[in-house]
This record gives sequence, structure tokens and C-alpha cells, in this order.
Amino acid sequence: MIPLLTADEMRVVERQAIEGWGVPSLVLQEHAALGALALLPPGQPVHVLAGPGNNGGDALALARLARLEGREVSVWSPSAQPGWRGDAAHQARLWKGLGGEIRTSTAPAEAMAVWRGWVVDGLLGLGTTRPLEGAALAWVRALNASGLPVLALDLPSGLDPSAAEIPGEAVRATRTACFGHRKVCHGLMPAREACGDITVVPIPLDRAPRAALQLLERPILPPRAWDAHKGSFGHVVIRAGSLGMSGAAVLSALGALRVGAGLVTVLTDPEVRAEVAAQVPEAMVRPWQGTLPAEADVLLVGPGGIDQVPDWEGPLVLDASALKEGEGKRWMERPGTAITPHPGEFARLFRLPRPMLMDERLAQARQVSTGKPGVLLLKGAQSVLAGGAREELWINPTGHPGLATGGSGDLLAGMVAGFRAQGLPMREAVAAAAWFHGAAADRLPGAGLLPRDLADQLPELLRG
Ligand SMILES: NC(=O)C1=CN([C@@H]2O[C@H](COP(=O)(O)OP(=O)(O)OC[C@H]3O[C@@H](n4cnc5c(N)ncnc54)[C@H](O)[C@@H]3O)[C@@H](O)[C@H]2O)[C@@H](O)CC1
Ligand SMILES: [K+]
Repeated sequence: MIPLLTADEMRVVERQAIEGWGVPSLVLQEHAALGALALLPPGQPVHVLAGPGNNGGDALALARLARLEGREVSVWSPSAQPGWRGDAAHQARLWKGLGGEIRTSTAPAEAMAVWRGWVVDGLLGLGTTRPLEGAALAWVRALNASGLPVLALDLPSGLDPSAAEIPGEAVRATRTACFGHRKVCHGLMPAREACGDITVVPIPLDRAPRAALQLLERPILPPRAWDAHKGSFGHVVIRAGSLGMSGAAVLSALGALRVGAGLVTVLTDPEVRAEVAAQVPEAMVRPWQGTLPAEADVLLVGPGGIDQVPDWEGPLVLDASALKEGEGKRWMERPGTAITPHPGEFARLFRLPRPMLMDERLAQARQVSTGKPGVLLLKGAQSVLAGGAREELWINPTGHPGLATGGSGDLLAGMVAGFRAQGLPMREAVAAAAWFHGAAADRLPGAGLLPRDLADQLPELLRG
């Protein structure tokens, strides 16, 4: 799990190092500047943009170190009176002590027209509180239009460190030297895209910070015993498939089987039983007669037009038609339950406005899941995982728009049930399903991808 910190969370970590461990803040800045300098191609001229705060301080420190390396360096401030205080003022004195100049211009595009080499963006970082305006905005616009390669210090100036959305204009960086830990803007789209290639520069800070938002990494699956038999990997029961929508039942069954479920029983509407059975001979396919098999380990309901959830006390996965208007709260309060809506289904389930932007999705996912045992997977580009009586949100980074095709969600729901049947706790089962589902897509081209192709990728992907 990769923590994605808000500015406030990062300040806590920074204070702990400075006040708790006694690390001088100038030492932090020196680590940051040295790490960032190493990301610039050797020998190239460097043009450094230094803003009003400590991001500007980092930039001035980098300018000094680059000059000591023998590079051609110029330092620019959008303001004629930068008004540096504290560490940044100290860095400005050091820079000037080495004979460095600090230049400014009211026509940044003209100044940049003669630049060669790389630009270092040290205008704004963690202290960004509002959209760019005035001179800073003019410099960022000129920089983005210049075509010059840019190394952003900590984050591209203009991004809100704690948000996915870009508030106005921001630097489009080639590379970003992210100091200590990734912030929210380094993990979530669209802000992440403005960062270019991200390198986390290690600086002496707590390595396991508290973060309410975390990016999923490849899940670690429990080892399979050498003497395992099909009973060891659980029995998934799937109530899915009606006339005209039998394929959803097939894909759910394939999802459960391809992630390693021991047994899969599909209970379909009677008129589609034969066609489902013909397409997935590995599953037991029976007509739905109102009762569940006694030995089920997990029940998946919904794919292929099934909207009635049978009475059942055990682990339950609900998708598609089973996600009925206004019932979200009920399912989030039921222990051992996972719901997997896309934003439209989510809005209907919880009677909330449809969450369009990532920041809205995070806020709404938090709102409906706080303190609740049910697990929510809010699907979309970068799906949001919440609940299971845990406070932090997880974000799935795998996958691409090729997944936005009919049947992909049915496969995913089957995968959730398949992992849960093998003993993963529900939240971990959902995380594993989301990660491997996206990772399977990442091995395949975008358009024209079939959910069946994803299923075929899974065994090899799971092997590692
Ligand atoms: N947090 C840490 O542990 C470390 C922080 N360091 C650096 O310090 C930076 C944070 O420094 P600061 O807190 O001084 O903040 P910034 O340098 O990001 O911002 C400086 C000031 O700009 C003003 N400002 C905010 N939004 C603006 C806007 N849109 N237009 C114009 N001015 C605006 C604010 O009043 C803010 O105080 C980090 O991003 C990083 O580069 C590093 O030196 C290493 C350690
Ligand atoms: K910056």
C-alpha cells in the first residue's frame, strides 16, 4: 500500500522529524535539493524558478548545488520582491554568497525564449492554498508553452497537493521530485498526469506515515497448501442470468473460477440454464428454485438482471441489478457484504448526486462508509474502495478505459466472490479482485478488449 498524504498529514510528519527527532529543517531541505538535482541530466544548463515559500527555498538550494557541480545556472523569481523568510531567506543568502543573482521579468515568455537545458519549478509546493494568479500564473503559462523539459520540486506548481482535480492552471512537468512521501496529487488522476515521471526522494521523515488515502499495490495472496483439494478453495454460489442476459452469469462464473475458487454453482433463471451451462462446463449450473445450496461459502447476486436477493446470512457480494435504489445504507450496515456499483448505480443506491469528479467520489465514498462494516467498491477509472469498518480509502491504480465494456463488471464481481470463497477477508477480496482485474487489462490492448480475454490472463497473472 502506498500512502497518499494530504498537506496536513505531511505537515504532521515534517513536524515530527523537526520537533520530535531534532532534524534541522535546513537538513531536510538539503536532502530534498540533492535528491532533486540527481534527477537532472548531467551537464545541462538549469533555469530555476523560485517562489515565495520553502518550495522556493528548495529551488535556491538546488541552484547552489548545481552551480557547485559546475553547471550553468540562472535563478528567477516571478516577484521583484520575493520577501523570503526563514529557511528560504537563508538559502537566498547562500546563493547570493556564491555570487548568484536572482532575476525577474515581467515578460517570462521572452526570458525563456533563449533558455536551453532544463527548468526547475520551485514556485509552489505543499503550501499551495488557491489557484494560480498574477505573476505566478504568467510564469506557469509561459513555461507550459515553452516546450522546455521541467523538473517540478515536490509537485508541479498550481496543483492542490491534497486533491485529484487541478484548480485552474498548473505546470506540466516532465519529472517530479516528490519529497519524502507521495501526496494525493501524485496518485490520483488528473493531477497525477501533470507530474510526469514521479521519483520519491528519500528525506529523513517517518517511513510509515498516517494517511487516509492509500494506493493499492499488487495484493499478496495466501499460499496454496500442497495437499489442497477443491474443498479448500471454497464454494461460490452465483444467482445470476435471465433471458437476454445469460452472458453475465457466464462471466461471473469465469471470474470466480479463474481466480481459483474450488467450486462454482450458478443458479440461473430456468430458461437460460442450458446456454449458461454450455459456456462454462466447469461450473454446476442449476435452475433457480428459491433455495440456496447448504454448503455455500459466498453468495454473489445481481449480474444478468437478477434483482431479488435471497435470504442468506453469510458473505454476500451484490452487483448490477441487485443494487436497488435507496438500499445502499442497508447493505453497508450488513457485516460480510460487498457492493460494487459504478457511479450511476452508486448515486441511485444512496440517493446522492452522481459523483463525477474523483474528489467527489472520495468524499461520497467516505460519507457512506464511515464506521460501516459493509465494503464498497465504487468503480471507475481508479476505483475507490471503502468500508469494512476501516477508515482509510484505497484506490486501485490498475486498468485502462478498455475495461469500460459490457461484462467487465460481471467478471469483476465473480472475482470478488472467488477470492472471498478462498478465505480472504471481504475488503481484501475486493482489493485483490479490483487490482488483478485492472492488471489483466494492462496486459492487453485498449479498444476491443473482451472480458473473456481478461479471464484468460488471470491464472498466469496470479502466479506472479
Ligand atoms: N514538508 C516537508 O517535510 C518539507 C518541505 N519542503 C519544501 O517546502 C515546501 C512547502 O513550503 P511552504 O510551506 O513554504 O509552501 P510553498 O512554498 O508551497 O508556498 C509558499 C507560500 O505561497 C503562498 N501561496 C499559496 N498558494 C498560492 C498561489 N496560488 N499563488 C501564490 N502564492 C500562493 C502561501 O501563502 C504559502 O505560504 C514543500 O513543498 C517542499 O518543497 C522541503 O524543504 C523538504 C521538507
Ligand atoms: K513546485
